[in-house]
Amino acid sequence: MIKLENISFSYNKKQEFIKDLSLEFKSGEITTILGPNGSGKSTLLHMISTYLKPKSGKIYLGDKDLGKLKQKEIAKYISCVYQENESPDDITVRDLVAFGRTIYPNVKKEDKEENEKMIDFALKATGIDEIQNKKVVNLSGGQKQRAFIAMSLAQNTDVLLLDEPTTYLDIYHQIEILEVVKTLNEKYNITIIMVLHDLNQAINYSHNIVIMKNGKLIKQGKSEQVMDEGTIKDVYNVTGYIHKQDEEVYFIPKQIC
Ligand SMILES: Nc1ncnc2c1ncn2[C@@H]1O[C@H](COP(=O)(O)OP(=O)(O)OP(=O)(O)O)[C@@H](O)[C@H]1O
Repeated sequence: MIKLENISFSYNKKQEFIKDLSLEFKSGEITTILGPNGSGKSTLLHMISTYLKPKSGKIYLGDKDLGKLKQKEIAKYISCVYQENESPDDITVRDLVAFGRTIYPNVKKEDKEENEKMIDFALKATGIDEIQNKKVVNLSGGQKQRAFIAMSLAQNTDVLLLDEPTTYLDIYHQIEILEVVKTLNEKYNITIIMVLHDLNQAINYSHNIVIMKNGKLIKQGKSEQVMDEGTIKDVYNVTGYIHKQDEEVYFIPKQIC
């Protein structure tokens, strides 16, 4: 479990953006963070990855206080795919994925074998083993996103953070990424915390949803508990209908308020 305890955070001294936020993310589940632009979704994710440090409060992974661990130690537990992913121009997919192993030893023969095994696993699990010798610059958006997820997977962490993993992708490739995410969770028991903008994809692919606005937690729970017309209107200023069919829930937007 990841637990945020009384977290406060500010980008500038004058104004506190996140105040006294407490929140839990269950292990083995997919949690999606929703909220309008600027609501603090990425900020929250960056604090969990420890890229950003809270001004006060603590973040625990199980019983470990993340604020007390070294970066190299944290990288064994939590990996992150950011919104903007950059790689050296000339690198192949396999070499990119191998970056996920830089925190592990690579001197002894057994270390090298373990590293290669994990790289093979990550390439297969994300369905890109056949393009492993291609240059990353020549990949399509969907392939590139899978390559970066594979790099995080090679890091072999229990927790994977994904910041808008479907951005810039067409609907086919969005679903393809979300199916990879689902497989990583179901087959390999990886705890996923991701940021999405599509409400229906969040409903379909998450065990839990966290809704943020203006740096505040608005709601958290299963989609059927938190995704109602009133909440969506309050948070996004959009009216619409919740449609329920055969235990499936959809939000159909109507108009802005
Ligand atoms: N590096 C920064 N310096 C100053 N302010 C920042 C910085 N990064 C983000 N902010 C501000 O903090 C607030 C929250 O930003 P954040 O990126 O966490 O929101 P978000 O919900 O992820 O937004 P989006 O959906 O647009 O990606 C915004 O007002 C943003 O302008």
